[in-house]
Formats: sequence, C-alpha cells, structure tokens
Amino acid sequence: MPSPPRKLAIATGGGDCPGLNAVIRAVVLRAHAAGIEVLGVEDGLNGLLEGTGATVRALTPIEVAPILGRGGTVLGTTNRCSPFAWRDGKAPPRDRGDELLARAQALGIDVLINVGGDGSQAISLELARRGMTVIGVPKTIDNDLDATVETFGFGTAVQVVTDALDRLRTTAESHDRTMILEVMGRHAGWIALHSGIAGGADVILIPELPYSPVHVARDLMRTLGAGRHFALVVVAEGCACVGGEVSHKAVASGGIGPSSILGGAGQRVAEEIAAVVPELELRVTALGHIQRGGTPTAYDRLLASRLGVEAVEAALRGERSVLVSSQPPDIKTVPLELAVKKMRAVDPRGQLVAHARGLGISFGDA
Ligand SMILES: Nc1ncnc2c1ncn2[C@@H]1O[C@H](COP(=O)(O)OP(=O)(O)OP(=O)(O)O)[C@@H](O)[C@H]1O
Ligand SMILES: O=P(O)(O)OC[C@H]1O[C@](O)(CO)[C@@H](O)[C@@H]1O
Ligand SMILES: [Mg+2]
Repeated sequence: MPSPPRKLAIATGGGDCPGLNAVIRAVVLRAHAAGIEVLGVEDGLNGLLEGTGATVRALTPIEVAPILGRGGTVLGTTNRCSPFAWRDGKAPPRDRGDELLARAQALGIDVLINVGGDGSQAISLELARRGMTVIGVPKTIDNDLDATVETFGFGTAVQVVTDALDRLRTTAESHDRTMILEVMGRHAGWIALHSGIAGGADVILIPELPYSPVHVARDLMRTLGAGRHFALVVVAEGCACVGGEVSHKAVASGGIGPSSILGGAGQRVAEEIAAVVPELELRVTALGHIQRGGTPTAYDRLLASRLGVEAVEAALRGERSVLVSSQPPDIKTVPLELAVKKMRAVDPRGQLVAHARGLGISFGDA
C-alpha cells in the first residue's frame, strides 16, 4: 500500500472552460480535509518552468471558497505549445519535460492533478511515462472526449448558444430574415447539435455530416415556403460541404500560437446559400469565446466539483495514470490513455441526429 500523498499540485490546461474553478475548489477542500497540502500551478504547467513569468502558489480553503461559480480559471491556462515542445521565439521547439519533473520533485509534489482536454491529457500521459504520478480531470466545452460520458463546460456552452438563438429568433422574426449562427466545437458538432435542437434551428451543419449548399438552400426555401418568414441556421465552426474544406481565420499569434484558427464557416455558408438563392436576406453571427466565458450552470458546477473530489480520492487510493471519468450515476477512474485514444464525434446514424431529423431539422446532407 503506497503512503498517502502529502502534497498535491493542480494545473489547468487547454482552452478555459466554465467549471474549472469548481474543480480547483473541490480539490483544495477535499485535500485539506485529508491533511494534504495543495499547490496551484499557474498557466497550464508553465508555473513549473523557469522564466515563463508563471509560478506555483499554495492554495487554501479560504482562498478558493468564493470561486465555485466563477468562470475561467484562477490559475490561468494555456493552449499554446507544450512542455515537451517548448517554443522560444523562432528557435526550434525544445523538450523541457525533465526540467519540469525536476522542479516538481524539488517542490515535494507527490501527485499532479492535471485538468484539461485531449491535448492536456497527452501531456499528462508523457509526464506519467517519465515517472510522475498524474491524475487527469477531463474538461472541454467541445464534449469531444471519449473517456467520459460528459464534460463540464459543455452544458454551459450549449445554454449560451441556446440563449443566443432565442435572441436571434426575435430579430429574425421581426425582419423576415435567415440568421446564421456560427458556434465552437472544433471537429465535433456537439455544441451545434444540442443547441440547435434546444434553440429550434431549422438547419444544423456539423463536421460529421458534410452538406451540400444546394440542399441547404432547398430546405430553407421549403421552411420559408411553408408559411414561415424567417429561419435559423446553426453552423459548427468545423463543418465543410461535400468535398470542401473547413474555414480558418487569421489571428494574432502572440509569437507562439498558430497564426490561424477555425473560423469563418458561418460567413462561408451564407455566401454558399446566397449563390443558390440570392433572394434570401441573410445575417451571420459568430458567437466565439462568449461560449466559453462566464458563469457555469448548476449542473456543470456539480459535475466539476464531483470530479475534483474524486481526483483526490484516487490520489488517496494510490492510483496513478488515471483519468476521473463521469459514468452516471458515479464518477469512476479509467486509464489515462483513453482520454487521447480517439475523439468522440457525433454519430451521423445515431438517435440524436435521428431525433433532430424527426423535428424537421435539415443537415443539408440529402
Ligand atoms: N499545461 C500545458 N502547458 C502548455 N500547453 C498546454 C498545456 N495543456 C495544454 N496545452 C496545449 O493546449 C492544447 C489544447 O489543450 P486541450 O486539448 O487540453 O484543450 P481543449 O479543451 O481541447 O481546448 P483547446 O484544444 O481549444 O485548447 C494542447 O494540445 C497543448 O498544446
Ligand atoms: O481559445 P482559442 O485558441 O481561440 O481556441 C478556440 C478553440 O477552443 C475551443 O473553444 C475549445 O477546444 C474550440 O471550441 C475552439 O475551436
Ligand atoms: Mg483539445
């Protein structure tokens, strides 16, 4: 039986996500109750690397008490590069993994709790391979992690998009327009599909179902011909038409990140529709990071809190290289490898898509 850990560290990596602070709070509360100290690593794992401007600080129950419902992460995060492919300006990427491990050892960290999506858990796995005890906590608004039934942040994002659709509907109704809403999700259509159903969309375009602009235009005209004067289209940022490409937009890289990210699918779809039915009046909204910011829903706070507590329980049981995973009604642990094995995509032949079709929603695919 391994001796119980005396010191845990917690880090949040990848894009921020509503519920991260609830995980941090839960880990600190449960660990302190068990007499375990918790260090918070700032900006992903950068706090364990010299010269990054980020550091490591002790987290106390008093400090985390008010953060349960706060969006973002009080530790900061990064979704740019990795400790194993560190970028300094234009120099080739270098491996700083061993430096990170040495620093963690010097600080007396027995277990690292790494909260993040597939990219962060790939980092967890490599740290584990190099000898660190790591427990992963899954997070993503995209819902694209296969190793857990659900991730916190997703429900909050779906609620934000649904609220946006409710607002777009009133202006669409007033102007007799077709409103196109571009939403996040990278290469998975979960946010678009869930919010499209909940928000009463007429057309939903997702990466898993390549569409034809002619079919989208036809289905919109059918909707509008059936006595309706407006329509709502939800476009996942990673969707593409049959034989087409996803759209990217340029972003300022800050010297280390990519110079372009997914974006522009909504505008592209508007142009494709207009090419077929120029008589439609279209407007495009890209919701962007509004979907990721702000207060988590009650359910996401609950899920995040349970994952945080169970991560500490797993550490107390002496587990290593595991991911805490929601398997309703329980939170269990699964091998860390499962988090990175494959992306969870929408099943085009699954019941959710069938139910959407049952509501008359078009995917523009046939
Ligand atoms: N601790 C970290 N330090 C540096 N970079 C990190 C860290 N964690 C994650 N990253 C980078 O961020 C990328 C994305 O992380 P991850 O997959 O966990 O996030 P996500 O929830 O899928 O969100 P997104 O991919 O939009 O950032 C990783 O591929 C990796 O390059
Ligand atoms: O914050 P960034 O780097 O713009 O990344 C945006 C991406 O991150 C996510 O919000 C989460 O993975 C995606 O839905 C989106 O494509
Ligand atoms: Mg990712």
